[in-house]
Amino acid sequence: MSVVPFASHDAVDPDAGDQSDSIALAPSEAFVSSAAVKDITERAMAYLEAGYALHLSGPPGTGKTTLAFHVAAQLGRPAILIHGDHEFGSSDLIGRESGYRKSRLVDNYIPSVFKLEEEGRALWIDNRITTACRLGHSIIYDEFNRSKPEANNPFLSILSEGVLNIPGLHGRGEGYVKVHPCFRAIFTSNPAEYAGVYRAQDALLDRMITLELGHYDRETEIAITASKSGVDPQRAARVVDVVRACRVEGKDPHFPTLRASIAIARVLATRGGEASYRNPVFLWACRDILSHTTPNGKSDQAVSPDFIDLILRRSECAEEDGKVTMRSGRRAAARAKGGK
Ligand SMILES: Nc1ncnc2c1ncn2[C@@H]1O[C@H](COP(=O)(O)OP(=O)(O)OP(=O)(O)O)[C@@H](O)[C@H]1O
Repeated sequence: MSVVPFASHDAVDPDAGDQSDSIALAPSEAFVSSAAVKDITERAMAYLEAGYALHLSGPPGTGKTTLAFHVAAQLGRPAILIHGDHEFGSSDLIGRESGYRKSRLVDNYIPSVFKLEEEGRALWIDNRITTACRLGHSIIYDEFNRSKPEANNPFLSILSEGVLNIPGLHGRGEGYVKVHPCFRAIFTSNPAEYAGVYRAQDALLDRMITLELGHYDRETEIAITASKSGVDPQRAARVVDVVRACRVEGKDPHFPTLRASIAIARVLATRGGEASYRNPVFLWACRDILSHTTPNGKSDQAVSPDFIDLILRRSECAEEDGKVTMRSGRRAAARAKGGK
C-alpha cells in the first residue's frame, strides 16, 4: 500500500492493481488548514462519522479534491481513489469474471476402475468498490458525474441498505456483500461543468449529504498560493487580489481559479521579481494565465489582456495611494505627537 501526501495527489496511479489501489493518506507540508478549511472539515467529518456519504460539490479549483483527501485522511482508513469516466460500467467498479479455472481429477488406483472428475469455474476479480466494501476502506470518487448514471447504480444499495449486490457472484453464495461498518464514500462533482458530465441520479444524491463549496476567502487563498508556490505572503496577496478582481469583474464568476494564482506565483518564484505592473515577468504571466474565453465557447473573452492590464494598473495605483495615505498618516501622527 502506497502513502500519498494529499495536497499532491497527482502521484496516485489509478491503473495500479486491485489490492495496491488502496493508499494511506498523509498530510503534505503544503496543505493549508485555515479557519475556513477547518470549518468545512468539521462539518464533513460530522456527516461521515454519522454514517453518511459525503458529496463535495463546487466549481473548478475550489479545493474539492484536496478536501476529499484531507477528510479521508482524518477517517484514518486506507482510501481508494476512483476518477469518474464515461466509459465506466458497473463491472469496472464492482468486478468481473476474468479467466477460467479448470481442475481435473483422474483416479486409476484400481486398474480396472477409471474415475474422472472435471470441474470448471469462472474466476472472479473484485474491483475497487467491492474491495472497499469488504475491507472497510474509504472511497474517494472524484468527479463521479463523469461516469454514466447507470454505472453508479451499485452505490444505491451500498448507501441505503449497506449491501453490495454482485449479480456475477449469485449462485456461488457470494452474491451479496455486507458492507463493512468502516466503509465511507466521499464524492466530488462540479455542477458548473458543461462537457463530458451526466446529471447525477436524484436517488443517489438523496443518499448523500452535499456540501456546496465556493471559492475560499481571501486569506485562505493567499495562504494556499504562498504555500504551493513558495513566494512570500505579500507577493501572494498581490497575485490573489488581481485574480479575485478578474473573477469578480470578468464575465465568468468561476474563473480564474485558485490554480491561476498558484501558477502566476510559481512563475514569480522561479523568475523572481515583484508582483508589480512594472515587472514584465508578472505582466506577461498574468496576461497569459488569466486571459481565457467564456466556457460556452463563445468568442468574446471573459478576461481579455486589456482587461487584465486595467486591473493590474488599478491595483498598482490603489497600492501607491495606500502607501501615500499611510506615509501621510504616519507624518500627521508624528506631527501630532511632536505637538506641531
Ligand atoms: N487546503 C489546501 N491546502 C493546500 N493546497 C490546496 C488546498 N486546497 C486546494 N489546494 C490547491 O488548490 C488547487 C485546486 O484544488 P483542487 O484540485 O482540490 O480543486 P478542485 O475543486 O478539485 O478542482 P477541479 O474541480 O478542477 O478538479 C490545487 O493545486 C490544490 O493543491
